[in-house]
Amino acid sequence: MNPLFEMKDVSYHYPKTASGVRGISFRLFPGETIGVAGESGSGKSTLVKLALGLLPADEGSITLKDISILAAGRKEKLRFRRQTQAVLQHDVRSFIPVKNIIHTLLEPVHNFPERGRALTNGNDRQFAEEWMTRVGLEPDMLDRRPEALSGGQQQRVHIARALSINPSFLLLDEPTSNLDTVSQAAVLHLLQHETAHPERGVLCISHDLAVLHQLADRILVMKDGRIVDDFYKSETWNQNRHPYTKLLVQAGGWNGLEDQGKTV
Ligand SMILES: Nc1ncnc2c1ncn2[C@@H]1O[C@H](COP(=O)(O)OP(=O)(O)OP(=O)(O)O)[C@@H](O)[C@H]1O
Repeated sequence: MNPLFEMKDVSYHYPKTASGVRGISFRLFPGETIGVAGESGSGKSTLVKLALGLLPADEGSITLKDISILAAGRKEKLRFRRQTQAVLQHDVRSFIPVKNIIHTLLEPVHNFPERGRALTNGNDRQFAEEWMTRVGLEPDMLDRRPEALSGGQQQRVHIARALSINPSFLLLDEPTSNLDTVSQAAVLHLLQHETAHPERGVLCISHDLAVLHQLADRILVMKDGRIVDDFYKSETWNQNRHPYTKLLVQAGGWNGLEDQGKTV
């Protein structure tokens, strides 16, 4: 099977700093969810921005199917955007303050009208209401301005918006960071369902191992801009894990290890 998305030897340095990422390589296959863990500043968000083509890599290659993100022209970028959705951390840009929530929610289906019409069956309002309900929001919030929603409610609108267009490639950067415990459980349940799509590849960034344990098949661990560990969740836990992974696990959140009788 060909990978859906691939990064090969990718490096990026923020100008005039020693910060960034180095030597990033991994392949994401259809139906797979890769989780990226790591402490604050380890390079997780930089990796997401590179994957989206929002930062230009200094070296290496980044591909979605047959599209080279670094060499993509206008048409190829459009093809990339048609297949890709992201829920980014603190993503306030996608809300336009003077537009109601329904405008934001329906933006992807309006940006790609042919696909959008097939998904909404021409009934935009009903489609938007269904998505609000799926992410646990009241449909009448569609007629509010973004400022009339809490941070957690806005986060759920972002999630609904990203999923509504049925993307092949989904990027989630701390998707549950603004949510209280009850909402987090509900959104994780929804994401678990949505990430199980056989043709979809998902890259999910989180500092919270419990979130990754629930969503991901495979985990990459980042430290100081590099991938220092890479393992499948289903792999038997072993002592070969990188010392930093062990530290992360000891810090908590890796549900199930205890059940397996494993120690770190
Ligand atoms: N615009 C920028 N200019 C310069 N350095 C940056 C910039 N953005 C991030 N960095 C640096 O690059 C490194 C990686 O940052 P990044 O935001 O990718 O980390 P992260 O793992 O996502 O952190 P967090 O979990 O806190 O969001 C850090 O050292 C950070 O200070």
